[in-house]
Amino acid sequence: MWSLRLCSRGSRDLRLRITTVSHRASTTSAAQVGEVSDPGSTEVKPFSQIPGPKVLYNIPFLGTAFHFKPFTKYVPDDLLDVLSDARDKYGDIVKIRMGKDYIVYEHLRVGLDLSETFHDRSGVPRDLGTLQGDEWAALRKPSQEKMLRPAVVANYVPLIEKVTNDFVEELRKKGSVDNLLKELMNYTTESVAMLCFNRRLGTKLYKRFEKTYLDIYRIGRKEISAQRKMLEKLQKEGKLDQYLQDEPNFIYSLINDTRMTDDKINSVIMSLFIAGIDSTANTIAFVLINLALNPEKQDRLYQEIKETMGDENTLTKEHLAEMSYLKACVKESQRLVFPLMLGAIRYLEEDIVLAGYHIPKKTLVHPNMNSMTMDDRFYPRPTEYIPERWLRGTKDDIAKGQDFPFGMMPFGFGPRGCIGQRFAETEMYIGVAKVIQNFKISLPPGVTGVKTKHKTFTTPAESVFLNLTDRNISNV
Ligand code: HEM
Repeated sequence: MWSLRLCSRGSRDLRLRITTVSHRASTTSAAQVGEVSDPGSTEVKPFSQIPGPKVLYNIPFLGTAFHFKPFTKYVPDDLLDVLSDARDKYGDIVKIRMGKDYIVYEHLRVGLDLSETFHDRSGVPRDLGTLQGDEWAALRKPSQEKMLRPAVVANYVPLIEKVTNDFVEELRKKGSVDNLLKELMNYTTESVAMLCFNRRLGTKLYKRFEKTYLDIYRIGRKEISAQRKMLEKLQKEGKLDQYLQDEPNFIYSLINDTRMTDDKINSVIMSLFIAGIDSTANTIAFVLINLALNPEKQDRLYQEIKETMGDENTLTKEHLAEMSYLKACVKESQRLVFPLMLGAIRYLEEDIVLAGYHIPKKTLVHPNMNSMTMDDRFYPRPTEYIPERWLRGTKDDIAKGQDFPFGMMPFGFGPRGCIGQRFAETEMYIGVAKVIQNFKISLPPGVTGVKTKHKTFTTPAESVFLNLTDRNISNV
């Protein structure tokens, strides 16, 4: 497998040379994939020899347009199809030169450019997701020390459990849902509010981007100062250190960190809040859809839940640790419906050799995860939902993907990887487990699949109706 010696998004050079690496190149030269190259070496093929669309397609500005309507059947949202065709035509590593075409760049980084414009216009400080270099590191380090600690995330299990119980009761009242994603957005908003603000919000934040962002910014400021007061009270009473030790709490430990000002904390909190809603809601939606489409897998998961929890209704971190099929169900759904349009994407900070080709620094490299996770060389029967392929005990060919950890990176990779991964996983495990514990779920008769569309996150193309058959379990 190619190995990523790619660095964090350090530079904002707008040279739009995109190298799409669909999967491990089948023909590697003597130079190892991912090695830092010696551009003069005869073993390494030059950048110019990387296959890709030629002649007209290389004309700056205009060349990009030739990939889309009216020249092809594709619109810019179909970028993944363009990349997939390019892979079929040119192979595992494809170079698509786009010149300085900002339109296409916007489609690649919609979220980023939109929020960059927002920060420029409003003067609101940049956040974790949009900062670069030292400024990014100054925010990321203190937050990561807290957020990626298993003890901190485990501490949120009872809180997420409570949010999930309310969600399940809401579902029970309704009997079915006609817009699964909308329900899940409320659920993930409430869950992430527990992490960010230490309390439930009870509001639906479906407003326009700028208004929402500004609201969150103000909420953040207000909540942080309220939390700071709480913390000062604990400190006065001499209880703070013990409290932080017994019940590691994300927001309190940030406030307590002398490297973090209120503005910095707010900036982190906003990134988490914004990044943590759509991502998780869409991913849970597809897990539930895949389980509804595959009743025998749903039954196996239900059996695991019953065996692990017995008569208990409260889901604990100990239960979660035992539920390997649950985790396999979530992971397999992320493979089958890769959650992001693009995934980890990096500007190179130094020259490297990738799949035997020299790639100069400042090239934008995009490992095309959407294509990798559907590659039958790594995932046999790729179009089927088979959670068993991720179970440790599975020995046959179907489990081949376990040997390629870099083939499946829904949370990205390295220092710039998703800071919310542990929280998101915990939230998804609890959400899915409690829904399946309480309901047998199905799609309307005759529905054999759900079309997807790609925004920043992969999302159902239309509202999803979900039938809920109550298993009559009390959650009290
Ligand atoms: C299933 C849900 C999620 C998926 C698939 C996901 C995926 C990702 C990916 C692929 C990245 C970029 C990683 C890279 O470039 O290597 C990222 C970054 C990020 N994610 Fe997530 N994420 C999810 C949930 C969350 C949650 C729940 C939070 C917050 C609580 C969160 C906060 C962030 C932040 C702040 C960044 C930017 C980090 C930085 O630039 O330093 N994500 N996420």
